[in-house]
Amino acid sequence: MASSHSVTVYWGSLINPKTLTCYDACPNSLIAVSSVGNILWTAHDVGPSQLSHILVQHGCPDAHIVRLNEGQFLMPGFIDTHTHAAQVPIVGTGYGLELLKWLNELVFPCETKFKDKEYAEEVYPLVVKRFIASGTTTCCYYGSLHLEATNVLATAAHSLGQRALIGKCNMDKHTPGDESDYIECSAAVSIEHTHAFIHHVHSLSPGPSEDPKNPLIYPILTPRFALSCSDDLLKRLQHVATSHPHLHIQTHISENPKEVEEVKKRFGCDYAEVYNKYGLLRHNTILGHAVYLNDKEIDLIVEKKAGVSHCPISNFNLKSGVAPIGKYLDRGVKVGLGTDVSGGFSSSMLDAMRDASIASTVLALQNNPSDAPEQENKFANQQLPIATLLYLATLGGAEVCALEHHIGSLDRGKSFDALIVDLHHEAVSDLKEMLGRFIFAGDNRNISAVYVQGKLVGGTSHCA
Ligand SMILES: Nc1nc2[nH]cnc2c(=O)[nH]1
Ligand SMILES: [Zn+2]
Repeated sequence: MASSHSVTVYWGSLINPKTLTCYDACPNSLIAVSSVGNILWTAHDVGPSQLSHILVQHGCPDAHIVRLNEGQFLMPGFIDTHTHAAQVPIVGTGYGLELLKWLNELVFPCETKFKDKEYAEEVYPLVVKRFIASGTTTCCYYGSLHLEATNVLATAAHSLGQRALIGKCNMDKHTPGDESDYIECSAAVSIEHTHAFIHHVHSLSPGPSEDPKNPLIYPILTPRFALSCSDDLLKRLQHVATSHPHLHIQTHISENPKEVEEVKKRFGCDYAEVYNKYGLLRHNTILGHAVYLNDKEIDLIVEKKAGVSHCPISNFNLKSGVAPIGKYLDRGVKVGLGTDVSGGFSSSMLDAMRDASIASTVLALQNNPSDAPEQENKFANQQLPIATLLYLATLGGAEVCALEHHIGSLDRGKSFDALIVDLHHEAVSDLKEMLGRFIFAGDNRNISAVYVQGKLVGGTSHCA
């Protein structure tokens, strides 16, 4: 048992996701957190008269108590399953462009600047702080193709205390229409730098958990997308993936009709099949976007237990399309949310939740009455309920990252990756209504504390 004074007990309202359709909303909960940031036990419906008895029962009468105020609640931190740290400098620009033109005209020139390590040292700590301030406790970042700069990103996330999956882009082939020199000089160098990056991440300490099995920073294999990888590179990536079964993988899939057409032209098969052929579809693969998957691809993704990162802000902004997320959920695909900066113009998962709601509403409005939901068709062409939006932003994201045993909800045995949300004077008496208010009308100012592995790393109450 942890020594009594090393335990912190949070006491107040709790929002905790359970399933795609259900979450707990408990007004008087206790969450006990160990000195290394793990949740030791929880209790619910605890009134002031019962507190000391419960603490004694759990062997920690002197625990440090953090009492939440009225208008505040605890919830798990957000898990952003897809975003680009190297594109924050152009966030909000490029309105009106579509994917391939946007990549060539804006994104590649922006990422090229990370060739300069000093530039990376200036930009990346600000990027990580920006995502932490949005309540993102775990973030899946794409860096640029540069080894040194991506090392800087990993070090920044580690020292600022954010949990992160970080990848150096693998890309040795021009995308259609691109003639810049923003590609790696060979497949061999791309892989050599990938190994060096993985080594750098493994040289960082595990962080507050002190447990190498529950580290703060994970390396993630990051073939940018099929079109920017030569066949040789894809084969070498397959070799890396096969020899490291625990290594996460992230990439883009079926985001834009022209991109899908180019993939078909080059590889002669479905997009998902390209990744499967090279051993890149598995339980710890994160597939960004997935707007245009066909039924065969959906089956393949379910079979391989890969996850989809739904990026609705970006899918609207780049006019990519509306991903049929309800249909994927009905078919058993694991789904999380991604901000996809700078395809998306916001680093806030609250915005991703709102746009996920709008995307589902668009499909619901177009719904042909003859497609009326059948019993096994719970989500397709329906507006996603609040419980589902919450799940996608937290526990669903954890499943997509294959980290659901550690994060995603505030349950015993998991890491205390949590937010204290403060609605101030806008609080209402019903906790479920408070959650709705936060999702649809809240912003960073309502995020009073951000904890990762028990450590306060951000929020309005945190002085950096
Ligand atoms: N949205 C988005 N799609 C991509 N496909 C390949 N690279 C990118 C990128 O940086 N952003
Ligand atoms: Zn992306």
